[in-house]
Amino acid sequence: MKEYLSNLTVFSHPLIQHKVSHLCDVNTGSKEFSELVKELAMLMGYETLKELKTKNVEIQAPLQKITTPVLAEDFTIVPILRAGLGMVDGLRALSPTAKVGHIGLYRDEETLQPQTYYFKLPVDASGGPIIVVDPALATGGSADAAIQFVKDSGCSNIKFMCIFASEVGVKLLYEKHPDVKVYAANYAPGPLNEQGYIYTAAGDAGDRLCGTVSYKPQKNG
Ligand SMILES: O=P(O)(O)OC[C@H]1O[C@H](OP(=O)(O)OP(=O)(O)O)[C@H](O)[C@@H]1O
Ligand SMILES: O=c1cc[nH]c(=O)[nH]1
Ligand SMILES: [Mg+2]
Repeated sequence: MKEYLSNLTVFSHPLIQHKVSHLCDVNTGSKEFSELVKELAMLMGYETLKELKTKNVEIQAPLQKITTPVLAEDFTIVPILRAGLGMVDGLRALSPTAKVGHIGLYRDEETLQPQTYYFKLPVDASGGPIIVVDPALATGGSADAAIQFVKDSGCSNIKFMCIFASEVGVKLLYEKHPDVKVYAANYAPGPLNEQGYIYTAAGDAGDRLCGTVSYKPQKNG
């Protein structure tokens, strides 16, 4: 196995695969696209967060007192704008006390380099895991820059969760951030297209979420 794949978890659950297929369909409109992204974030988040620490507390149950686990730490969700915003509510549904930071980045269409326009983390973000989220990991430039911002602000327990992960992006993140585990719903081996898009994925996730572009159905694939 290629070493850089050792940091990657791809969720093979049929519900996740089904929703990914609908995301990829050019006929899926903006509202449904955004619902699918939210649902996928929740389903993936459940597994991604399985190492959250718990502590035992005593509570009064109807029949007797019991000692039972509750969360000992919360997590911080850090979406990469714009598209990552679509994943926030799905994760917040898992823990209403999760905090949210923001990283404003867009990929320059010519150079494919990330351009930063905003960065804000909650002051106490370093207390629990940070999940940086974005539907697409293509060249990996945006995720690399976002993770570096989070590290530079003093956080170390970082995970990256995306829906579509390319081989190029997974390799880059492994080289730049070997400590960061990557969780994805779909993995695309091989190169990107000339514009840096994942051939088999959903096109520009941010545009499809925001309804800022329309994809015409292709007649012959
Ligand atoms: O791995 P990379 O090659 O950096 O590409 C992935 C980035 O591109 C997309 O965002 P985009 O720049 O289109 O911004 P948007 O979310 O505002 O549309 C996507 O949501 C990622 O942030
Ligand atoms: O495949 C890609 C590449 C960049 N941005 C996306 O949303 N998808
Ligand atoms: Mg975009």
